[in-house]
Amino acid sequence: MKEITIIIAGPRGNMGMEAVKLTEQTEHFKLLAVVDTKNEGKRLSELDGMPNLDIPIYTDIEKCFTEQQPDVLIDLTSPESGRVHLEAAIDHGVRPVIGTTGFSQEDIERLRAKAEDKEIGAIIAPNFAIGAILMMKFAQTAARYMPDVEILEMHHDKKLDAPSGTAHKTAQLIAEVREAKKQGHPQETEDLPGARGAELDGMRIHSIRLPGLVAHQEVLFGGPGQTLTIRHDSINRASFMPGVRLSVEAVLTLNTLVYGLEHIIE
Ligand SMILES: NC(=O)C1=CN([C@@H]2O[C@H](COP(=O)(O)OP(=O)(O)OC[C@H]3O[C@@H](n4cnc5c(N)ncnc54)[C@H](OP(=O)(O)O)[C@@H]3O)[C@@H](O)[C@H]2O)C=CC1
Ligand SMILES: O=C(O)C1=N[C@H](C(=O)O)C[C@H](O)C1
Repeated sequence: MKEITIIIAGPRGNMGMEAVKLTEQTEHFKLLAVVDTKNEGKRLSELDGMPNLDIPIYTDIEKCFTEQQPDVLIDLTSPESGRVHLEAAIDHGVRPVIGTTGFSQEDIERLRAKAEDKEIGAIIAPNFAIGAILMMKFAQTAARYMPDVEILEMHHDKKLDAPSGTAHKTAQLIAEVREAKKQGHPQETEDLPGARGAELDGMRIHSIRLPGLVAHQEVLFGGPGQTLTIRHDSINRASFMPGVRLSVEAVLTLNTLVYGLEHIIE
């Protein structure tokens, strides 16, 4: 297989560390450098817990792309940084694979227009786990028949964004097939603000944050005399890596921005 050269942004994070391991374990992946918030000028091998790789650490993505010409950028940082990194990658002809969540629909449309203008492939994947993609697909199918639905997403308490990118994407996929309807009692009230969760197209999304959790989601459907629960659990971050690998390979074949791996795993 042809070698794919890669830069990872966010290498010290939970996901970034797994992604660094993935590049080490995948024969045709070559990690050229990383982008971190600190450690400018150091080598990756000097950081605790990192593999013995003599590659540079940059804190400035522009400098990184001036000195390095990778095929792909993997971004696992924060929405603010992810936006900047994605745009910089496209400007430099580098194909971005963005796992970072928290992008708005406006961000996605703007970034898609930019990718199309430059005729370059890009992927924003709110969830790389195959089971989570299936959960979203199954939920979209179920919503055709059971339009009353609530989404419950549960994550570790270090998570910055709420609702999760996965919950947001699930609601969007359901909204594509479900006639918009306001759920619950027409006269329901919230005696404590937020008690009914966030609302998207009449659906409710509830976000739980607890130590001990990794990434979990239930999509609950209700109909007369019955309920249906579709649940996915990521019990560790290795669950996301086959999807990261697939995305790095797939992004090379695209000439637009794809939002969601359900468009890649048909
Ligand atoms: N798509 C998917 O399947 C998954 C997506 N995610 C998403 O990935 C993102 C990261 O998650 P996670 O690894 O758990 O988070 P962590 O907080 O563990 O890691 C984020 C890392 O990004 C670094 N960082 C922030 N800004 C920059 C920047 N400008 N340049 C370089 N590095 C930067 C942080 O550095 P510092 O600590 O110094 O700020 C930190 O090391 C989140 O948005 C999360 O929602 C998570 C799991 C799965
Ligand atoms: O922050 C996380 O951990 C995760 N973030 C993604 C999201 O927001 O959906 C994917 C997964 O749920 C883990």
